[in-house]
Amino acid sequence: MRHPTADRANVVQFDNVAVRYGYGPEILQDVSFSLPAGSFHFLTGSSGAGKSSLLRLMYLAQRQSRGRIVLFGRDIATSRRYELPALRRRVGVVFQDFRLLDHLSAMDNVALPLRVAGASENDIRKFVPDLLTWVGLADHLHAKPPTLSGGQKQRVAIARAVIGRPDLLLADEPTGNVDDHIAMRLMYLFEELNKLGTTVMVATHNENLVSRLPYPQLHLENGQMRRG
Ligand SMILES: Nc1ncnc2c1ncn2[C@@H]1O[C@H](COP(=O)(O)OP(=O)(O)OP(=O)(O)O)[C@@H](O)[C@H]1O
Repeated sequence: MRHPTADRANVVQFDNVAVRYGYGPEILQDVSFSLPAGSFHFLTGSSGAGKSSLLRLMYLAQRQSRGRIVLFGRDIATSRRYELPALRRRVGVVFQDFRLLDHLSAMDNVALPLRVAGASENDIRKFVPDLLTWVGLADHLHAKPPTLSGGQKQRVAIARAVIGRPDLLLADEPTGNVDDHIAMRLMYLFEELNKLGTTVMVATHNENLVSRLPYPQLHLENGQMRRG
């Protein structure tokens, strides 16, 4: 899934980006930052500061109201509509509300990105159980999401986001439902992925994580971004 342009320059670039919902006020204003290829950043800010909105811009679920967003070297606003799904497939997302498919087992949820990418069933049987075991779900491979706890669902969601080794991983409060020990283990997974070249951004309120790991912080406050 690795793409040559992901190894160069910035994977994400925002120039004076603003977001508003409907006719409401701008909840993000003049946000400018870049994520160099292979970087790891935390995104912090109080509840309602706009972290999820910023991530949504990056996985193309939300349009900016002004400013320029360049993703994998492509200006989103001037890209053709048919070009966007290919960009989106290069982004792994851990959603705050998980968004698992309830009728599929943990295994099949995690296998989804591999199936979409055309992986063989052999590879799926080889890699998916290993990853689910690594995140502590060896006993729940065949469980469906409604039978899992919040923390277990979160780990399935994380496994699904990382299994295809995306060029960019965006995680929205990925440790909100697990204890500190599991949180550090999940962060280790993100670090391993980052070492393989994935650019990572983790939005979190967890100050313990932010202070224990040596990554720069982008902080949202009053609709503006500053470096921590
Ligand atoms: N779909 C929407 N329609 C209208 N307003 C929205 C919508 N989504 C978010 N907002 C508003 O935008 C602001 C930022 O919300 P957002 O979810 O991005 O913040 P956040 O920093 O991720 O918060 P949290 O940490 O609580 O998840 C909030 O004031 C929120 O009410």
